[in-house]
Amino acid sequence: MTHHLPIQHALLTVVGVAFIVHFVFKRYEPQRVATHTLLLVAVPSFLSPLFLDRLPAIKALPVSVLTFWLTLLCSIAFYRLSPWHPLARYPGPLVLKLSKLPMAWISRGGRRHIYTQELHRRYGDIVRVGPNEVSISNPAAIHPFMGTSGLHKGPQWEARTATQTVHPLIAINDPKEHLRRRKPWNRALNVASLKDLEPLVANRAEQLVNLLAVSDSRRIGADGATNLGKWFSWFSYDLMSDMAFGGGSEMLINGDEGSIWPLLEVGLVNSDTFGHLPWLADYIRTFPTFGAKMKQMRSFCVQRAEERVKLGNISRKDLFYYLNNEDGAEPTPPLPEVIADGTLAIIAGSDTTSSVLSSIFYCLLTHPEAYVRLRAEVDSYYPPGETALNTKHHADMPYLNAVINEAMRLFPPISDGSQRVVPIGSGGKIFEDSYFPEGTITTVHMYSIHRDSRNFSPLPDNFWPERWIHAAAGDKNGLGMKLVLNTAAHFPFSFGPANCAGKGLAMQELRMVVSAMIQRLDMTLGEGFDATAYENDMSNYFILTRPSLPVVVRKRK
Ligand code: HEM
Repeated sequence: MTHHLPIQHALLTVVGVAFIVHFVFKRYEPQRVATHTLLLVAVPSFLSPLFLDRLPAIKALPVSVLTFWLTLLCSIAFYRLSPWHPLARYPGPLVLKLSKLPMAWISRGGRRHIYTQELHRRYGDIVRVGPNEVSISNPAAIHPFMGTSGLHKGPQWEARTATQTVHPLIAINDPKEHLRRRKPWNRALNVASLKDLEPLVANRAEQLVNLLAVSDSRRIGADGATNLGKWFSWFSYDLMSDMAFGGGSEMLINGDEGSIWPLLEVGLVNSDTFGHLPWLADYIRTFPTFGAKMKQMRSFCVQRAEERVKLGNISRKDLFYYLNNEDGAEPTPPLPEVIADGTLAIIAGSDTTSSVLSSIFYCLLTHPEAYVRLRAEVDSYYPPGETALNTKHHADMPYLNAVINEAMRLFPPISDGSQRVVPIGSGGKIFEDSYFPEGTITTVHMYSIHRDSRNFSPLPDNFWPERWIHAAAGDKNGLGMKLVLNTAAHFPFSFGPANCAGKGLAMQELRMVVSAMIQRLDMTLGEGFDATAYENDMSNYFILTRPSLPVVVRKRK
């Protein structure tokens, strides 16, 4: 008599194996395509013969695979929603506790910063925004999470940088290695080096103002307005090319002939989505069509970096001079390292600065009283005959710096902040009365903190540079209302040893361009400009994009 395995036994075996596979995923977090295929496809297929006694071969395979996957999904969902999950005590929407896919989808729409701010308003200062991830909107977390004894960089860069053989500085999560790679950046952008870089910035700023001052029919619409945002993109790209690659780009003159900005922007949308799904890294490496736009962007940047390497030691001390250790301060780094960081310079250095410049002029042009006040300050520091490109007064100009701070408070280019992770082997992280176990991904949410009335009040959502002036004067109640300005809650360049390496350069650029434009140009918004539409169109793909900013520009009389 032949023995037939009851179908219940076959089903129970498959369910049991699915539980074991869940355990393997939870414990070891396998990342390779081959391991995924083995665990998710080969294992249930291998179990399908158990059903052959009761089912035809054509049905045995789907029954085995579906039972396996359904069990696995239910087991994962049950665990993630259960009170035994280590992040169970943190509130958040159900769908985000279940999977990172919904947040990847929200990011694709470019509104993650607004969505996360709404989550904080609804759920409080600590919100669970992923199965294993929290967002924090308490500025007291900035120091312990991002400072010297803070956490390591999070996994958001895994898939984003999957096309590179070597991680760029921003993606390095081992603090020792990060420190080593950060050294040339610090040498390149310290106070003394910034002095060397000053003429490069001044030349490009001068060129920008000169070109804006002449009416160029190719770039002006029928209403006489030009898109200022585009000019800032061209300016910052040309400048970063000068800095990082010894020149080679003339967008200010030729426009974006090679459609480089659209390429960078589409690449950023994809890489922002992939940032939520680090396990996709190996898929991107394995399948050529996966992340194709990102790869196109990457190879364009790599090509630029390789061209600069071929030039060898040029006399000017640009950023590359230091990245390539041409100053001889350290051993020459391997070429892929230099290329990875040169590529980072293009994205980190150009998109961010042009985003802030657009925001500054959007704020000034929609607040004419601030524009007039800034112009008076520029004129008083730089009377006729003196160029505002000279940096000698920039750091001391209170209103100029208040305008820049305020624009970056409202529209920080990296609005969602930079992710960190509680290191494995650290025993976890305690913050106030909260505990975050090893492996918890955290983000101190910049946009929420910058617009929170507990940190900036009154009118946290309004452009009001005067708040910085009053606060600096210690004038907390003189306005007939309580003024709150928590400088520790303003961190557009992030915080700690892995903060923005280009902060000094960025501030130099912003102060120079704004002062020179205000000194030499008259600007008004194009007819029919809709400020609400402008803000609604500001999308965030890790870096805040710039909608069209039509401005009528004339040489100042
Ligand atoms: C207003 C303009 C800019 C803003 C608001 C800005 C902001 C930021 C932020 C928030 C980060 C993330 C830091 C972290 O992970 O904690 C960052 C990283 C970085 N930025 Fe900037 N950035 C600006 C301009 C620049 C410029 C001009 C450069 C020069 C090339 C630059 C180079 C870098 C580099 C190299 C990193 C990686 C730092 C590291 O991981 O150690 N940035 N930036």
